[in-house]
Amino acid sequence: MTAGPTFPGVILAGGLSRRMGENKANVMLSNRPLLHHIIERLQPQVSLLAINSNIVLEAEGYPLLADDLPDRPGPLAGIAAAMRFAAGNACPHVLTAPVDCPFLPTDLVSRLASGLEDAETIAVASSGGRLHPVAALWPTGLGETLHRWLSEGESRRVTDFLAQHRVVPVNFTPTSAGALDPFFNINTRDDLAIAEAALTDES
Ligand SMILES: Nc1nc2c(ncn2[C@@H]2O[C@H](COP(=O)(O)OP(=O)(O)OP(=O)(O)O)[C@@H](O)[C@H]2O)c(=O)[nH]1
Ligand SMILES: [Mg+2]
Repeated sequence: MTAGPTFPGVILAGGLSRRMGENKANVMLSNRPLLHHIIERLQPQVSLLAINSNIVLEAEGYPLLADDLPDRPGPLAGIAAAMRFAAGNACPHVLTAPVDCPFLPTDLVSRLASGLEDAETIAVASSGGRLHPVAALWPTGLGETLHRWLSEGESRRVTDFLAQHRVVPVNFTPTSAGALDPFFNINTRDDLAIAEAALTDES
């Protein structure tokens, strides 16, 4: 018998999607909401899956986690919600990934896990020489520290929080020549058109 996935995962969909002009989770890509693409990528890789969102959305039966900090302080609020979820399920690390990355690697979690050196390490995805700080495996034990960091008004930038902790970047590159970066993310209608074209080329 092989062991199943070890880590829970939380899809970060708590932003305002201002550049898109409508909730990115619900935007249609290849005739399906973006959220479905991410669920399909992550579900086989995690032990439990939840969705961080601050508006009621069709969560496909997955637990829906709202920020417990006001004023939409950014992705760190969703990461704090993910840590709370993992703590409630007695899981020592938790994966986060953004809802707007439909081409996430199918081995995202296992490769990030190979970067964990100990219980305090944050394993963060990188590609093309860039860090993707919201695609990461986080120690659940940082939950209170992060909550305090945000409630005391420290920087909202994920990279500023990372700078305070032990971070291991895990490098991913496109799987085939000419393929989009696996962390290509959709912020605008133009990005959506690029993703649509990439899916059309694949099929
Ligand atoms: N929980 C939570 N998540 C957020 C917040 N702001 C952004 N995010 C998430 O962080 C990730 C990266 O954010 P962006 O790509 O800027 O998405 P966004 O903020 O919804 O879009 P814009 O309004 O166009 O910046 C996405 O998965 C967002 O859903 C927030 O205030 N709370
Ligand atoms: Mg934003």
